[in-house]
Amino acid sequence: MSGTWTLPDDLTLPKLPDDHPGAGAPIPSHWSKCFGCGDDQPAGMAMQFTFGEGLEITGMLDVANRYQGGPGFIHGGILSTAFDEAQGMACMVLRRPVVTGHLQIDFAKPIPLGSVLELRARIDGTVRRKVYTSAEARIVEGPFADPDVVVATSRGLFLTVGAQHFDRAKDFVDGIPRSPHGTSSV
Ligand SMILES: CCCCCCCCCC(=O)SCCNC(=O)CCNC(=O)[C@H](O)C(C)(C)COP(=O)(O)OP(=O)(O)OC[C@H]1O[C@@H](n2cnc3c(N)ncnc32)[C@H](O)[C@@H]1OP(=O)(O)O
Repeated sequence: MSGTWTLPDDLTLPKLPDDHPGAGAPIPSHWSKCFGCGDDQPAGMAMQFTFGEGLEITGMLDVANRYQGGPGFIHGGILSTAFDEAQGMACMVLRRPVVTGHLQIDFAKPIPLGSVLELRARIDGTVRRKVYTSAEARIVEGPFADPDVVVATSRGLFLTVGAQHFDRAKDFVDGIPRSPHGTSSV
């Protein structure tokens, strides 16, 4: 079953920045302590990202045993987090911080522990501060691996925000952001 998701008629596709590094280039973590992509977050998911063609990016997630929900399978919240991170990272080309406003996931197939998931995410278009994104996940290694089968899909609305969004939490930050609002690559 798929959720309802309607793209507005007045969508604009953003241009890639002139210094976009091109398909295959790694995308650095936006914040080292991020649960999704941080390289200094031992409790986190340590997702790895690369730029793809155009506005698409690819994220990889090792489905570790600690991500278990039902016996043997990934927890739905972990998969939702992976999509949130991937679709947020797809917004990196805007060179502005974004936060998730709305995310909806279609859990199409069960995903066993030990899988390697590939998530492809992209910006579908923007309207003012609203950034419409979508993504799909496939199991590319491990049990049930089949790169032709989409095991989950996601649609997400992100909003560009200013530094004041993060300033409100400056007294609670765990770690030292490399930029004032922790989005160190934007
Ligand atoms: C590039 C860096 C890479 C980053 C990767 C990070 C990945 C992880 C991302 C996250 O998980 S962020 C954490 C989860 N999200 C949050 O904590 C956000 C909490 N919510 C908020 O702070 C505010 O609700 C939000 C900033 C999202 C929106 O508040 P605003 O006051 O800025 O929005 P405003 O009310 O001015 O609405 C602007 C437009 O967005 C629309 N909008 C806002 N929230 C919406 C919503 N939830 N659903 C649908 N539409 C929404 C709103 O209708 C309006 O549309 P129009 O321009 O057409 O008038």
